[in-house]
Amino acid sequence: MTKPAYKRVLLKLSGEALMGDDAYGINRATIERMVADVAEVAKLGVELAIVIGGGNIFRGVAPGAQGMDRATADYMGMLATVMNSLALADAMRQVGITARVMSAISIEQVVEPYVRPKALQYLEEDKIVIFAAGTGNPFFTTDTAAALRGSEIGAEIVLKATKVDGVYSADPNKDPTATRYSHITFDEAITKHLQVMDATAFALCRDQKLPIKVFSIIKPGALKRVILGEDEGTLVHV
Ligand SMILES: Nc1ncnc2c1ncn2[C@@H]1O[C@H](COP(=O)(O)OP(=O)(O)O)[C@@H](O)[C@H]1O
Ligand SMILES: O=c1ccn([C@@H]2O[C@H](COP(=O)(O)OP(=O)(O)O)[C@@H](O)[C@H]2O)c(=O)[nH]1
Repeated sequence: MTKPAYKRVLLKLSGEALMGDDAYGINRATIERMVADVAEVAKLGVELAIVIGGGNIFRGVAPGAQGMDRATADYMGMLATVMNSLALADAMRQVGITARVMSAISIEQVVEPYVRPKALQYLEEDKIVIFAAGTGNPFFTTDTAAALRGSEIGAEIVLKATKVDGVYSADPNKDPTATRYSHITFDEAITKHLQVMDATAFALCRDQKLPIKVFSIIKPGALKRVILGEDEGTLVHV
């Protein structure tokens, strides 16, 4: 049997990728495909915690939030991640996976609050934990939430599943001459201002010596290859 390279991982799923080819919201086929990928790696016995973004619904810095108080807009963004988390947990339930959503902001009628020992208990019971509402603070991102929760739960690595297949020398969606790194240090990524993740997330992972793997959420089988420790995406390391 193929053995996973990690015992416990923090998977960051792009909120924006949930739209699929739609202009907004949650595309059914896309979420089902993401869940199928997650189900495949959960079967390998790896403990999975997930942070999902909210960019498919609302982003604090989006044009739609122009003129708004930034903190208010960011709280709306965090609520968007709660919606995505509920949708993800429900899509998991439909295929027989047990997931628990824990929110960083208090919204108790909807989801249970984030309590670290409880999250650790769920992981030990092989339940998938979905961390909703980012860090619970405005001016942060769900990438930073992934770095924070990843550190808190003692994950061996943060896996950032996004629309590009790794870290490039420049934004590959804007610069066709950009080249992909197979690995890069945190300091290099920060000093070169590579925008694939925000500097806060990079700095936190660097200080905690928590590596990050950036890989494609679109490419079939990429998550499994990453979990099996195969050559896929870009490793960001100390
Ligand atoms: N140096 C870079 N390497 C790779 N992607 C980059 C880089 N600079 C900017 N990007 C952009 O960052 C995006 C991923 O970040 P983000 O928009 O936060 O996605 P997510 O929705 O996964 O959080 C990519 O789709 C890509 O267009
Ligand atoms: O700790 C956090 C996490 C998220 N957000 C808000 O939630 C939005 C959605 O998250 P993000 O942009 O990280 O999602 P993704 O890029 O994965 O779609 C952000 O733009 C912020 O407005 C926030 O304020 N604090």
